[in-house]
Amino acid sequence: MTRLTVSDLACRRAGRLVLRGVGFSLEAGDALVVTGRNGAGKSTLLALLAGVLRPDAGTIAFEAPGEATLPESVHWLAAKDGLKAQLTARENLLFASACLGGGLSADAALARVGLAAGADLPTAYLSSGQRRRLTLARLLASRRPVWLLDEPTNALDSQGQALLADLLREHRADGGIVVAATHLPLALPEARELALGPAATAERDA
Ligand SMILES: Nc1ncnc2c1ncn2[C@@H]1O[C@H](COP(=O)(O)OP(=O)(O)OP(=O)(O)O)[C@@H](O)[C@H]1O
Repeated sequence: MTRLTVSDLACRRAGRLVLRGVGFSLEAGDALVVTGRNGAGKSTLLALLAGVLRPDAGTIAFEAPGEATLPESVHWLAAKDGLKAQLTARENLLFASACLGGGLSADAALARVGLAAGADLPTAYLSSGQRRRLTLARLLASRRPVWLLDEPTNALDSQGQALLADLLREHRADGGIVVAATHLPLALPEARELALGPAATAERDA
């Protein structure tokens, strides 16, 4: 069974308490929508789950079949998309597969997100919505059970948002977990919500 359990997490950034007392538990097929105003700590929480930041307090526990750790099991679609502008769309996916482990073939992933015709274009030539679709293709080209998504609807047209909803549904049906930070409504049926508050303000008031 895949299970992600976060307990009483706290994190300071530049000496300021950004997160405090954050906890949740997710199992295979679950989704969590993380909301909160600008600066509330949504991206910080995703970075903690991705293992690139360390919490100042609390624990992050991950259980999954096999030996993989949480950082080895996440795919983090961060605010910066990390695409290489000089590489083609296909080359970006091949690079991601090599680094993160393979899923769909690059061409199958591009076709799934409606980018087959742009496979050989340098990524610098893609529109912002096409770049976002390419990051969705990257999710498919590197099979990882925990998706950490930062504002995943950014730049997507209505068809792109429907595509995202399909991909999220399929990932969950396949036993995946989704943690998505967003300001906009997301098509994630039966998702739980974590509303992050102003921890630093609360700390000052305490
Ligand atoms: N690299 C950093 N060093 C120091 N402080 C940082 C760093 N990155 C973010 N912060 C601070 O951490 C706080 C939380 O930022 P974070 O990006 O997690 O918020 P967010 O909820 O994702 O915001 P938004 O909705 O604007 O994307 C902010 O006050 C921000 O200034």
